[in-house]
Amino acid sequence: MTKHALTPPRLKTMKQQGTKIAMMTAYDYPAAQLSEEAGVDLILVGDSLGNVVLGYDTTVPVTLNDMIYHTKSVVRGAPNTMIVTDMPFATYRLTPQDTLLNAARIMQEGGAHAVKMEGGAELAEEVLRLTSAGIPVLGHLGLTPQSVLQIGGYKIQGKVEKEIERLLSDAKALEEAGAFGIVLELVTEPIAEAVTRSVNIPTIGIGAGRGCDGQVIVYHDLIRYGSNIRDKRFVKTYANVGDTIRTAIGEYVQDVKNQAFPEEKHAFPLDEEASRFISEKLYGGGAK
Ligand SMILES: Nc1nc(=O)c2c([nH]1)NC[C@@H]1CN(c3ccc(C(=O)N[C@@H](CCC(=O)O)C(=O)O)cc3)CN21
Ligand SMILES: CC(C)C(=O)C(=O)O
Ligand SMILES: [Mg+2]
Repeated sequence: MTKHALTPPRLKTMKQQGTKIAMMTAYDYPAAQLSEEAGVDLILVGDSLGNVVLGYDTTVPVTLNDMIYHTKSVVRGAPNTMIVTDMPFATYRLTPQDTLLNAARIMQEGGAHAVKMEGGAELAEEVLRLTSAGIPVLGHLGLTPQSVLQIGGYKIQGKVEKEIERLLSDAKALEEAGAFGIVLELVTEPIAEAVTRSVNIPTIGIGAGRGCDGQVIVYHDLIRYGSNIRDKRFVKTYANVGDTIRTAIGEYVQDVKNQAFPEEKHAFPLDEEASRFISEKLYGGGAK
């Protein structure tokens, strides 16, 4: 069995009991370690790693192999936490068989405990196929960044009647297909709350307000890790490690130039006998 206590049924209980779910993205071993130590309920190996770790403009270039590589390091860092990995662009919405094989690689090679897919009712058949094969699936509605080139920007969802009805019916379809939860991204607060009330599985919001059953946030946003982390309304910044790291590296560079580093305490001395040998051999016995 799993070493982590959190399972899809337990997440449903948390919703029923009103215990909020704290999810965090992580993309590597140290971030996973620190997240587990800090008491995160659930880790998401998000394809946002394309933006914050790999430097792409969108999540579109991220591959299945990228996701598996990062998942492996996260699993090693957080052995006692439930880990969900994003299925990246165009590795699902294929035939249900192909989707199943791709999800299986994330589980078997990567070691994830669940996968996440962006989309609603149109994914119901694939979600059903995965869940009936034992692969827990987390849904993702609202803004779906893998479709940003089609949508034309990172726009707030759930503003007009048609979108609202679609969100509610998509959430229902995902629940019926067996999804264990739904991420709601950039959805107006009242609509995210309405979706949350309309299903029995937990919703995990990002930019979806206070009414969701849990929250997820991108690691690099939370701690401002990187030099181009843009201010986003829905992000609360808890630390500024970008500034801390830049300052530290700058001081190191200056210390090397000024010969302030390394100092005697950073160097390894020789015992006296060997010192005599080397000074005679190299310096003709003159130098000490
Ligand atoms: N660093 C990072 N954080 C994220 O939350 C994130 C990623 N990358 N990459 C993948 C997706 C893309 N996401 C995004 C990207 C941009 C906005 C954005 O520009 N939001 C603005 C204005 C939105 C609007 O008014 O239409 C904001 O102020 O929140 C939001 C979500 C969320 N995900
Ligand atoms: C923003 C979250 C929900 C995500 O999909 C990601 O980090 O890739
Ligand atoms: Mg994602």
